[in-house]
Amino acid sequence: MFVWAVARQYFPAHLDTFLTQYTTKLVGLFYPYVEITFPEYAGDRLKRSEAYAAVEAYLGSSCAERANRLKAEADGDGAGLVLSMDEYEELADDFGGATLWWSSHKTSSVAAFFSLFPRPDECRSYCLAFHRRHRQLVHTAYLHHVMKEGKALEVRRRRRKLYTNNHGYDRYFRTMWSHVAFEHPATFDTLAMDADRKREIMEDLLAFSKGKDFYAKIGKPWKRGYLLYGPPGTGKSTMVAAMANLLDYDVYDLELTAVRNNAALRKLLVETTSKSVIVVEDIDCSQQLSSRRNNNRKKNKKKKRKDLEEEEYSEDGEKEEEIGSEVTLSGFLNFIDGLWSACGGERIIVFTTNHVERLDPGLIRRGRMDVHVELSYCTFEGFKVLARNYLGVEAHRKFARVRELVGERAMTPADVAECLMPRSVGSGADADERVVEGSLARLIRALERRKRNRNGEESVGNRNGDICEKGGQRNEPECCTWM
Ligand SMILES: Nc1ncnc2c1ncn2[C@@H]1O[C@H](COP(=O)(O)OP(=O)(O)OP(=O)(O)O)[C@@H](O)[C@H]1O
Ligand SMILES: [Mg+2]
Repeated sequence: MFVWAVARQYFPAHLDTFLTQYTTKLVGLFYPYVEITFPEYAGDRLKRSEAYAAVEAYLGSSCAERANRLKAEADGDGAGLVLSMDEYEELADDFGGATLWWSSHKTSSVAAFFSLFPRPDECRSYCLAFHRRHRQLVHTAYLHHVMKEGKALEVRRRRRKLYTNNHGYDRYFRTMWSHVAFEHPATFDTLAMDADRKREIMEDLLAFSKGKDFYAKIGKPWKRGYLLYGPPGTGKSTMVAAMANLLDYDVYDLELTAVRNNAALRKLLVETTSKSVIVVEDIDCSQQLSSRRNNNRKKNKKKKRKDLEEEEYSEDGEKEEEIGSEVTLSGFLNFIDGLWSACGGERIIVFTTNHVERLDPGLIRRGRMDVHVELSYCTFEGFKVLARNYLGVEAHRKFARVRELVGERAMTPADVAECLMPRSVGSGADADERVVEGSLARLIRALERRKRNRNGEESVGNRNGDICEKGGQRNEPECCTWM
């Protein structure tokens, strides 16, 4: 096969086509079997084929007892293993009185052998072979059965993931996202914020997730933008996790500064799966960096183009990192709501920022960022949520004093939460009461101290409930804990 593949390269194109056509016809006369191939990356190769994934899941379920060589992976909750067919393995399946044969294959691009920078360009596929007389059965029933069963298995085994984009550039169009299991425990229940606003956001998210037909009817891609803004420690990242947990979505944490250019950004977008939250944290910082780099680029445009050509084949991302991001604002706007943004559907795009005023108005206009959510300093209502989470109390005689102080002092939920964190683990009702008393007293002390230190600077509570001023005059620095 290899010799044939190499020899074919030296045939003129029209001769190669001619030979292939007639060989296929000749084989067809004597070979009564039909073959259907399911490549992992079909067509444009930008995105993993859904049909391939469904076949993989389907065969995985039936190969455990029959195949000799299997691959194993941890399953959805990590408690068990998922088996799938190993490469070059074969399996027979019976359906409606017919026997059908599946085989798995892996091919390497011939071009890669002759590259100055050889890299394996592997392409996996499954092949289904069956007798001609079963053609009708396969087309009308079997393929539908495989897709349905396979997709159902995929959903059952699904383990939510937290993705991040890699530095570097893959000229073979392989995935530029790497992932770990998404295990953030935040929910809207544990989020300290105004109850009505919280309900509104939850309703909006749930309506979005059920809105496929509605979005199709109004001619809009099925996606929704959220802008979360507010000072550090007010729960923006926590809310992203709560959103993903509410909707059971994956999270893509997009590091814009690691994206090489607009084309790479587009590829990243196409690689994201539906039912996902794509988040760009601290969007104001990303933009600054990209505009700074764009200015540099203008100065050194010629040199950089040469560098880019040389680095394109780099195996590790390090050199590419030096070149920096060339993502432009218009490229990024295209990412959010250009033609490409509609691929895949059912996606929430979230930007978080501490400085909403620094953002380009075009970036956050309604329609792009549909919902703007301000997360701010802790209110009494927010405090009650945190007291319930951290101390398990709904009411306490010290709450009255907290109510007096908390509204007028700018303390973030992160600071309040830090004060409420129980310092000792005891047992029995007395110990519990002591922990609650201690934590509330610490919070009250911190709030009162904040009154005396009103110089408008942001503050962080330490383990003793005291306040450390960030970047300004600090009290009792030896007891500060920065985490
Ligand atoms: N509104 C909130 N409700 C519950 N916990 C919160 C809230 N805000 C902050 N916290 C607590 O403070 C910690 C820091 O919050 P988070 O990382 O979400 O803040 P942030 O707004 O994203 O900050 P930054 O702007 O620095 O990224 C969280 O781990 C969480 O425990
Ligand atoms: Mg954050």
